[in-house]
Amino acid sequence: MSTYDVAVIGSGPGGYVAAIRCAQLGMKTAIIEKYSTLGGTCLNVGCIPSKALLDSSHHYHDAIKHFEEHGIEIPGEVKLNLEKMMERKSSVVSQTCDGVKFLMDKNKIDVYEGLGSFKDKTHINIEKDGETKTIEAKKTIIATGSKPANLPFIELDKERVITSTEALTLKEVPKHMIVIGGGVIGLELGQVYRRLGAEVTVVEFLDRIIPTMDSALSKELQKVLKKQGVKFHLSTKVKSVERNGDEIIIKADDKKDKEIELKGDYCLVSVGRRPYTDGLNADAAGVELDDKGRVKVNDHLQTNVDNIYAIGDVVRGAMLAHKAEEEGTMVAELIAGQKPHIDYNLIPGVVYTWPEVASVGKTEEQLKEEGVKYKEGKFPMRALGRSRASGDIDGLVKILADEKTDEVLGVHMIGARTADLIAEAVTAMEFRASAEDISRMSHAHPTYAEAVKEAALAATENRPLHI
Ligand SMILES: Cc1cc2nc3c(=O)[nH]c(=O)nc-3n(C[C@H](O)[C@H](O)[C@H](O)COP(=O)(O)OP(=O)(O)OC[C@H]3O[C@@H](n4cnc5c(N)ncnc54)[C@H](O)[C@@H]3O)c2cc1C
Ligand SMILES: NC(=O)c1ccc[n+]([C@@H]2O[C@H](COP(=O)([O-])OP(=O)(O)OC[C@H]3O[C@@H](n4cnc5c(N)ncnc54)[C@H](O)[C@@H]3O)[C@@H](O)[C@H]2O)c1
Repeated sequence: MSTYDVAVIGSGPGGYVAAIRCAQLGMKTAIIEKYSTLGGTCLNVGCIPSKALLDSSHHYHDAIKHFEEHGIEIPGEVKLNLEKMMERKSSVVSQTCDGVKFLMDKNKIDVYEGLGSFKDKTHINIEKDGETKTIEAKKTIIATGSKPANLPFIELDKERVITSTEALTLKEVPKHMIVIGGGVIGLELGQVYRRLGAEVTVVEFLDRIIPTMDSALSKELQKVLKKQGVKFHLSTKVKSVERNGDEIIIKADDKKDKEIELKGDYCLVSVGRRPYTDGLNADAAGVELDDKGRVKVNDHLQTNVDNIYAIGDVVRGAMLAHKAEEEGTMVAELIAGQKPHIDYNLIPGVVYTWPEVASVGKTEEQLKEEGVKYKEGKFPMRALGRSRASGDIDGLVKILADEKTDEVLGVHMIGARTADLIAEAVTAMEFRASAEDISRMSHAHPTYAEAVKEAALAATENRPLHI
């Protein structure tokens, strides 16, 4: 039987990064993955394929809607080849997954394909095609991720009533896609199909889309998506989803408790994800789960069993690839005797619609709830030369700073390339910058980043320059 210092169960961004860091720190490491490709949800059916489709559909949308205003004329009709778009997405996915395999080999990590389940706290069975291998591990890191959640009354037939996984491989553009859940997945994939020509209707239970982000971003994103033709039913509670042939009929109660009926040909259910521990046999190791089915961990990501840790989507906190990666690194370093730390307040959140939405730190709603006195600086993207040059005039940057000390407490932005711009805010907050610090840094002109400087000027002394 092979023996390891560390075994990692699950090869998503949490698991594979944990394995690399363990190997870098000199530990003999194994990684167990039930699928034949490495990379988990993120690389196979999450971050990477969704971004590939967002990028391709953006090009298509630009070609049919915006090329002409730039003086680019295409003789004849611009045609969509969905099959080719999907093929490109698949090849991006396989290149990225192969990259993880390369990294495992480079770091001399043993890769086991098969379902990993605890035999006891130091032994893991790996089952594939009816055969079982057992390995011994002094420490184990559970990184088994998450699966799409569903509503109890919805039957996911995975053909027309679908989750994000199927939405990434459709063979036709829906005529009318009804999206249940106005969160990240619903809006990113809703925008993909809207750009490709589908009618898209989003039904959201709460009174705003992307409800965990600052409400200024919810408002602006909804305004922009509406302009792009996406329809919204907020404060609306779905009661039933029925399929009749190729038609999907959805009944819901609107905010006045009046029943509405929506008809479409596809329904994307995007109401969150649930932790995934099926088949793990956590009981055999004595590992406890919490009331939401997540593996229970302490501040050191250690479970109630001292040699077993858990990270990523399967534990509490935001379900984000970079959060899982940070946790993977942290656990590896803890096992190696170091004292790493994660500041969860500084994990940014991004929605890759266009305009992109990005956020770090506290929202205005959170500061109000916590009774923190703050000041606010806002700057609209439309006032930037860079935005006018590219035509990306929607959006804003909003900086929230402590009323007395001027320390930046939260940065919320929507606009072109804010997914990348948010890194400046994370850096500033990591070093506990004040809004004035940001406002005194030189930002290249013309860039979208100038909106960050201007919002900081607005927060510090209410003196933005270009508005
Ligand atoms: C459509 C979509 C788009 C997304 N886009 C983004 C994005 O842009 N940015 C972002 O930060 N996040 C994004 N996410 C979320 C991101 O994918 C997850 O937060 C991330 O994958 C979590 O990583 P993880 O390592 O915890 O788990 P996962 O990536 O879910 O990996 C877990 C792995 O464990 C394997 N596994 C499970 N049980 C066992 C077992 N018993 N034995 C062996 N293997 C097992 C699974 O097969 C899987 O490969 C997206 C998610 C979706 C669905
Ligand atoms: N860009 C990214 O980082 C990215 C992209 C995709 C997914 N993800 C991650 O994947 C996870 C799952 O994404 P998601 O969009 O499914 O979840 P989400 O939590 O982002 O959004 C779910 C939405 O569904 C709504 N909802 C819940 N129950 C409902 C009901 N009965 N009727 C109508 N609406 C309902 C919620 O209010 C919420 O707005 C998220 O945690 C997210 O972090 C991240």
